[in-house]
Amino acid sequence: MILSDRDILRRMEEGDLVVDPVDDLNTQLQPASLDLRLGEEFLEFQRTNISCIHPNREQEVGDYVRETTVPEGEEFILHPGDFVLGTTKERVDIPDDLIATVQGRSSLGRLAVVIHATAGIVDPGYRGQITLELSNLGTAPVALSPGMRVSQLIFTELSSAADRPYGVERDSKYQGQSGPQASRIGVDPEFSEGEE
Ligand SMILES: Nc1ccn([C@H]2C[C@H](O)[C@@H](COP(=O)(O)OP(=O)(O)OP(=O)(O)O)O2)c(=O)n1
Repeated sequence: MILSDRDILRRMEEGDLVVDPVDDLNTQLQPASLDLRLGEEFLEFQRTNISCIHPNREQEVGDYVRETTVPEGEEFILHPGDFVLGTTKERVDIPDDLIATVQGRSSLGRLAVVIHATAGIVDPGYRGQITLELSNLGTAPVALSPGMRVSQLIFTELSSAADRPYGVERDSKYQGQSGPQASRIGVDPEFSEGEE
């Protein structure tokens, strides 16, 4: 069942669902979701002379990105065709009996700005900021301002609490992330097996 505004608030007041900081609940809380704001850090993909990303080589993926900080009050210009990683300003702590999905806001979608290219699941047990996959599918550059509401989290109650929540007994490679985190797919067991 998807949590309503009332239930989101109740779970936050009870303290097991954490979204922090929420500076203006009246603005951020929606009928069945909570709006999240854009943080100040971005990872831009470098157009280097590396011709191809090999997901199984972790270091190589890291080599592709450059971190930029844009303080609140300034703008990050997202150019047509660009793909950058951003972060939510808020960090979340998802209890074991909830799953959250990240969605872009319709108002930004109407400007051709997509907030998550593929990944939208925030697992039960996940703690940290959320990495946003920002792209501009339109034809005009769009100015994004850190602090603006760009995405929303929808919380769904599980049929029972997860036995193995994110961060427990598994390779939870994004647990506790702060700021945008580049892909760490190279540490997946199927890639590391057989390595010297
Ligand atoms: N847009 C998103 C989506 C998810 N996450 C965080 C919360 C998730 O709990 C965690 C892992 O997400 P996925 O399970 O989609 O990613 P992977 O399967 O690649 O990672 P893992 O192997 O760690 O499960 O990353 C995030 O920061 N930004």
